[in-house]
Amino acid sequence: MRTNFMPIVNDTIYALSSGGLPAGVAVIRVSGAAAFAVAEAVTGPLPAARMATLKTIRTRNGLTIDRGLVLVFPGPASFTGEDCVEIHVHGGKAVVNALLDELSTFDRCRLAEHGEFSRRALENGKMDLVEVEGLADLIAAETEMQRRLALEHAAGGLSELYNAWADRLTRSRALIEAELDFADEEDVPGSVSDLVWEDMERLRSELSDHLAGAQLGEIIRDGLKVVIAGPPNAGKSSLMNALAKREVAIVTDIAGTTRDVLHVDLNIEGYAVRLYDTAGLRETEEVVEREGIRRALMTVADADLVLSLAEIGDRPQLDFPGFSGKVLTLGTKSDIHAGSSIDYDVLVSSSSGVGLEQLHKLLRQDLSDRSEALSLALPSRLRHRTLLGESLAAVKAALAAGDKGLDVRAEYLRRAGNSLGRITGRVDVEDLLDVIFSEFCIGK
Ligand SMILES: Nc1nc2c(ncn2[C@@H]2O[C@H](COP(=O)(O)OP(=O)(O)OP(=O)(O)O)[C@@H](O)[C@H]2O)c(=O)[nH]1
Ligand SMILES: [K+]
Ligand SMILES: [Mg+2]
Repeated sequence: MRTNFMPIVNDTIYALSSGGLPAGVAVIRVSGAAAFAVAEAVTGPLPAARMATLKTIRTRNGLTIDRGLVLVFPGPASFTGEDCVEIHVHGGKAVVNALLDELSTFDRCRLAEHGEFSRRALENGKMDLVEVEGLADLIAAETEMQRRLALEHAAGGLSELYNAWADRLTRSRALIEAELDFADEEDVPGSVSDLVWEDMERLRSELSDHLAGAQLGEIIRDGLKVVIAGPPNAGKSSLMNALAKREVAIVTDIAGTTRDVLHVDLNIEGYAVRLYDTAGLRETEEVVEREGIRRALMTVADADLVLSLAEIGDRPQLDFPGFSGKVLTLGTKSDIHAGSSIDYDVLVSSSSGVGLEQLHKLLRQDLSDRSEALSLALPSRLRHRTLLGESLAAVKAALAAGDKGLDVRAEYLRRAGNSLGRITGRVDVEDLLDVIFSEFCIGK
């Protein structure tokens, strides 16, 4: 794959690929045409491929930097597809800096850019775009479900599906084109075309089922957006603090305390949940508070789930402008109120903690309702969803264009395949690469 990255692709790159320092061990990765020569200059004769070997690591002036393991991966059987070397040294800042400094003195050898190792892996055909994204997600994963989804993508589960669909589209087009070529002849079996359209009808429904999982994929990857809303002093900020188990938001008895939208990330049985606290909703002329309320309503409109709070005895708001999802009603401050005639989904007290466990259960229930038939071959990014939507639209157009001639219908199928190819990077994606790789850390 050619990209605007080509001019410097011949450089040998290096970076600290392990985490923050100090640490027990630091892994420095070197990749590129000169990787072996550079490594040999600092470690002496290189060990056999993939055999960890203890070496003294020196500057070219003969000063010892450290002793550590050296591992050699000849391309193409390496992460990047190029010759790669890993040098494992003690994870001290001065040790690592000394080695990186030494590496920087070699000709055409430089520190890697963000995600440059992965970008080379992509360019050398070691991974496709979905796998690269999966790898970025795997590194960022904080919850068990994020990890499982990312691993599915990184391991090629999703790519396999998209490639199989793209191949079906290509085969169908080939059959249609063959039929076009022989259209003048007498005995063309009309049934070939029928078979194609039957299969495309199946593909349409598979694509549409798959696309229906995109919301769940995005929820798993980005977290379920749960927004706490309600009138001033309902106890919204107190609830967020209680669920976060720390004092994130300011709590006072003054109505209108919260103005900005705040959030915390929770891990609910392996699912990421992003919980938002918002300004109390009421009519007001106060400029700052009005802005807070405007932001609160925008956040609600974008929610996956709203927790509508009201102090026990008050009616919780059930409808919010621009929001059509699920609302859970919470009666608050149960420690100072006896029962009430109003029904709430759950009664809570942020001061005593009563009801928080039940709220937890309701959130867990909501997540499992969303993930009923959970296969993790789910699209997880807006980019996937958009391109799948395009592909589906093109298949639908092909199916609906029965009166328009086979060449028009074949063209729709070509577009459908192209959209799938853009997801995996089979088809021109240069414009996407910078965005995707900027998410990576250096050394990956
Ligand atoms: N007794 C009792 N008091 C509570 C509870 N939760 C909140 N409060 C009190 O209610 C008052 C308002 O709480 P906040 O959490 O600031 O309410 P809020 O909904 O965030 O208010 P605004 O940000 O102004 O909209 C504070 O004095 C809290 O101490 C509770 O569970 N029990
Ligand atoms: K308050
Ligand atoms: Mg508040």
